[in-house]
Amino acid sequence: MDEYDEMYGIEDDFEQQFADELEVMAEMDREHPPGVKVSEFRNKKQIPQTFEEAIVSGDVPLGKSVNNQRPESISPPVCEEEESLTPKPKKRRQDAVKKLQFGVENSDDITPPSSPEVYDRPARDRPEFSLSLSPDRPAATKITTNLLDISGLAALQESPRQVTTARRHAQKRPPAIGDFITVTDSMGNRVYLNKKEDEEKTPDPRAFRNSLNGLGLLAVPIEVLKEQIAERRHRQVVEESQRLTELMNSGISPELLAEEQTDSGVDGDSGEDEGSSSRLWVDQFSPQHYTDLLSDDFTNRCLLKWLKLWDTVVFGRERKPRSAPADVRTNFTNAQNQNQSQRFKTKSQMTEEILEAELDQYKRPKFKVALLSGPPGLGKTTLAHIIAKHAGYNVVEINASDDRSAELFQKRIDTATQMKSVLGANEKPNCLIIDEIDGAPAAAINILLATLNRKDSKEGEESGVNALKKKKKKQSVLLRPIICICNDLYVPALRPLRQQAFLLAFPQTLPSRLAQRLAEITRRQGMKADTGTLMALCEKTDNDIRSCINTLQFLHRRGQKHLDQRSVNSISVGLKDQNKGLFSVWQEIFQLPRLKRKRIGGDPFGGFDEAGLKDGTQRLQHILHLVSSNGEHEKLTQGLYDNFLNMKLKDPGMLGVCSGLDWLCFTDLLNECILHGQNYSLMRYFPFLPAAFHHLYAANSVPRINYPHSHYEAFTKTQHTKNALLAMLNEIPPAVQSRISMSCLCLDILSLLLELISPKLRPVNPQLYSTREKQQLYDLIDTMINYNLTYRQDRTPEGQYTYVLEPFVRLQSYQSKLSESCIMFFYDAFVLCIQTETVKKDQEEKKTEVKKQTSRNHQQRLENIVKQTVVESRPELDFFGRLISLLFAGEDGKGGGVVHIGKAVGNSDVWFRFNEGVSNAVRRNVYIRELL
Ligand SMILES: Nc1ncnc2c1ncn2[C@@H]1O[C@H](COP(=O)(O)OP(=O)(O)OP(=O)(O)O)[C@@H](O)[C@H]1O
Repeated sequence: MDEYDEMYGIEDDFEQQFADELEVMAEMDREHPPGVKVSEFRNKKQIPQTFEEAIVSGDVPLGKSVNNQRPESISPPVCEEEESLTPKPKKRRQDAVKKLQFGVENSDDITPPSSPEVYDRPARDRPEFSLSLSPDRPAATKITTNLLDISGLAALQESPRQVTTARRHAQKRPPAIGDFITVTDSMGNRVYLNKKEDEEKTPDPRAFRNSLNGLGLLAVPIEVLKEQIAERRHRQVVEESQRLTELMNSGISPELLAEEQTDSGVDGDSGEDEGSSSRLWVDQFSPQHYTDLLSDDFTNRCLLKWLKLWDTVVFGRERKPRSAPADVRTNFTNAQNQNQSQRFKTKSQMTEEILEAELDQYKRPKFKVALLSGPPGLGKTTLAHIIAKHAGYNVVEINASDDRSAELFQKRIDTATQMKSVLGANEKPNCLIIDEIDGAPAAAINILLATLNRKDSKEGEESGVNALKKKKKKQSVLLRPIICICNDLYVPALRPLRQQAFLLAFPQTLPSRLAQRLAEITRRQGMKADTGTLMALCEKTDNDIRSCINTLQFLHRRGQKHLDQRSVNSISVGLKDQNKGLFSVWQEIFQLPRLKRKRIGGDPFGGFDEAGLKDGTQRLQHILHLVSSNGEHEKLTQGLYDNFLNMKLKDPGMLGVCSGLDWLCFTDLLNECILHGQNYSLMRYFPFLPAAFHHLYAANSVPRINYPHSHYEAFTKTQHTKNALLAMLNEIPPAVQSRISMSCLCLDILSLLLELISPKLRPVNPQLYSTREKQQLYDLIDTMINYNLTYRQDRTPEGQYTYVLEPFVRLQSYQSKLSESCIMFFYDAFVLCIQTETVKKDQEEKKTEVKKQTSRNHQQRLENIVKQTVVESRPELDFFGRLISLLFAGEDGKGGGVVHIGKAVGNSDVWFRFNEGVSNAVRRNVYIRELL
């Protein structure tokens, strides 16, 4: 039992347990008496090493490694005893010492290093570690290396003092208390090292190990950090792609887009700051909540109310029974008042009424689609998005201008209205927003209407539609709200949709609200701009939010941090979206701009003297710009032509009117020149006509503008007349036709033809005509036949029968010349002439000749007329039914000739015609004797 055991009174079987080891150690002690220093002993025992060997020795038993692995570098033994064991040459050992003395000059040794590759390595490449092989020669043996000493020997072999300390710690027996480490050297000596408890100073890294057995040196695990970075990158890419899509949708030119892309560094190289600086402010400051909206509250509320009507069918929430409005609740004293209030409803009242209406059988609102309309850039799309989100929907947006094919449109509508996202946060019912619906083709609108009017398939089953058809049409009734957005509500394709949609016209944004928002944006971006300047910007852009914000960003990027009215007035950006309708353009042409009140802090450079000139030039520029951006020159010119004479002019000399007509002629010639020569570069002069009209006719009063119809009317009339003339020309006998052309007919013949066929005939019975008159009549008939003129009996709306002259009736301008009575007289005369038997034979022959010349059609028509009008000749009977005969005195005075009345027409002085029926209008008793 040694001191240790004595001290602690511990008895153990250590002696027995480690008998072999103790025996060996005793032997060793015998060989080396205790007077020999440990260092000497070590010197003798230790085998000198080369540098490489020293490194290798960290893991492998020294003697073995040297012998087995590096035979060529074996060092000579230091003493004879060792020599027998490990035959290492002495010189080599010196070499090794030299090699280990990095940087230490040894004047004795001039042997160059055998391996320059090893020794000449730069200091930073040299390995560093501390390994004391010989305490006697620390300088020669101290090696600096980076390698970790894992054996634990280094601590023991540092210095004599350290060695002593180490020996204190290294015990030959395992310590009774505390943890220890067993170390066995190459010679088989085993020692036990006390383990010192110093966790407090250097915490055990194992304590930080995480679930993946990694060292938890980071506050946040590396996997989480990686995920965060990946997520951030993904977010950036998504944001960037959204921004680019919006840019492309808003119609920015590809060059600008490319510039933007390079600026914003889409590839992700750029930093976050750079990304945010290149981001469009319209996106950056895009409203996120209902309260951020700039549109008027009534519109916002109406859309929200309409969307809330869908709650019953979409979310299954029952609609609250609404209390009757106050005006309805109060009993009206008389029915008249009620009727009046029904008759005169404001627009907002009507809108409210629609929103109060009952739901349909599927519990959907009456109007299945809301149609938002208004000028661009007022925030319609933004409003729809925010309201839909606010009402708990997942917004699905499609652009009708992009998805123009009908099938694609159908697919998109079905996908959005019938499917539901099953992933993540979007597990909400969809609300479909169709943007730019005014750009959709009619087929797409029809598909939308068919979707709105779909009936439940169950109804089909009930009504006995066959199963095959049902399978084909497996479409269900629409159960999701659809919001459509357009700029122009009056596009023809939208007409059917307008009747089935809840219409919401988007009013202009209030300039004060917009200016307030702009002030907020400028403040946040470090720009200085007073309210007057911002109001001027709003006015310039027609309260277009997008234009205003984009203009501010444009100026900011140009380095303009302080904004004044002058710079706002001078820039020509922000006007891109201005495309006014025809009526507003006409109005601006015929109306002088209102005098603007000078704002506080307004343009100080707009001097009084300059004002008139500047105003005129500005007005001219404004009209030129307005007309150029509108582009509908033809319609615009027609409007000017139709309306300019209605303007209030102080022009007693009519000089302005003449000047205007000159301008119109000039434009007409210009147009002709462009169309004939296809010289479209001349189109640049079109806008000068409206500018000239503005200077000639603009007044302060609001003009009443009518839509121009005269051109269309004139055009259709011309077409009609041309057709009539062509028909007339084709029916004229070829002998005559060969001598007349269309222009000759129009200019020379037709204008005189009515005079020709209006001979001055007395309005008496043709029987009474003189020979000259009769001849005139026959000539008239000839002319009419040759020029294919005829009388057609027409019935007026009042039920009267009239005769119209064909084809003059179609050439309306000529028709008025003929009085109805005259026509009737001619017609009667014409018929009677054909009937009469007293017409001379030669005349009859002539007539038949002429008839032969006429076309068959015409002949047939005439024959029909004659057939209808010829009175059948019947024998005249007296009151008692006896045949009567009248004696007429002959012209020659011979008298006694008996003729039937019917045959006597034309030969007697007296004749009568019996009209059937009775009239009480004029009654007079006439005796037979008076007639005789
Ligand atoms: N209250 C607001 N504050 C800031 N920016 C807004 C606001 N409202 C709209 N904007 C921005 O104005 C831009 C135009 O809005 P939006 O696209 O909704 O207009 P729009 O009337 O639908 O135009 P268009 O008819 O051209 O589609 C958007 O980029 C939007 O971010």
